[in-house]
Amino acid sequence: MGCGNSKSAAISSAGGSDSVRDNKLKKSKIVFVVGGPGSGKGTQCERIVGKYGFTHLSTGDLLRAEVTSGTERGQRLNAIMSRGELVPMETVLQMLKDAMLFKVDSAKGFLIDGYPRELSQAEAFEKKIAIPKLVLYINASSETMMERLMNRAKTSGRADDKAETFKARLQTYYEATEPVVQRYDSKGLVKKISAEGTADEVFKLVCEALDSLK
Ligand SMILES: Nc1ncnc2c1ncn2[C@H]1C[C@H](O)[C@@H](COP(=O)(O)OP(=O)(O)OP(=O)(O)O)O1
Ligand SMILES: Nc1ncnc2c1ncn2[C@H]1C[C@H](O)[C@@H](COP(=O)(O)O)O1
Ligand SMILES: [Mg+2]
Repeated sequence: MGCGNSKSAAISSAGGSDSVRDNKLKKSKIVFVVGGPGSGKGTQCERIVGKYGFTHLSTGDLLRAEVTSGTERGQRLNAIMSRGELVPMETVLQMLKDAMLFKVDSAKGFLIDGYPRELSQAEAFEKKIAIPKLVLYINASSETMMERLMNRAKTSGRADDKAETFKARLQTYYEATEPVVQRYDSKGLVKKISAEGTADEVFKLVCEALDSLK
């Protein structure tokens, strides 16, 4: 119930008690967008927002905003991300929940990009927020991901877009995140999208998957 900082005050003042807002979140349409580094999650999310009007929340973007704000916590997060490792779940889940609560009144649905990245994150999200309606699995080969990351690194300015980190990020993805896909596949929630084609080709497949969502 804490309103001890300006962010939680802003969330609470947006309407309704904490439990009412938690209930709204529970009922919202949530799509997880999962895939390896550089597979094209952000690219597809941007297009989905344009066509379907969902609210896009990227945990990587939320974390980078914290880094940019220059806090001590941001500096610690930056060091972890620059090594290609995952940041502690408690930090990322709280940031994500705050961002979802902030938008819950206006969101037609949520596209959660980059979360969950490990099984414990999936379990915690389901317990504390909601069960997702769909998991979009953006699937590209490691060669394709590497090539896209190397291209993006020329202009992105991201601290983790450097050759030394790519391998670690891919390894983290295969070890920690692929089990998440298996978990949701066994529940019939996964739509696997081949991300090898052009962004337009991939988007067509994404639309087919989203149109099946009622
Ligand atoms: N289908 C595609 N064909 C060619 N290039 C693509 C395609 N989709 C995305 N890209 C480009 C855009 C970027 O420069 C780069 C990575 O895409 P991006 O959407 O940023 O990946 P991502 O969000 O999955 O990566 P990360 O997990 O590192 O944030 O590849
Ligand atoms: N869900 C997450 N859990 C832990 N760490 C995360 C999460 N989302 C992002 N991060 C960290 C680790 C990633 O390598 C960087 C960049 O994320 P990206 O989705 O590639 O922009 O942030
Ligand atoms: Mg991204």
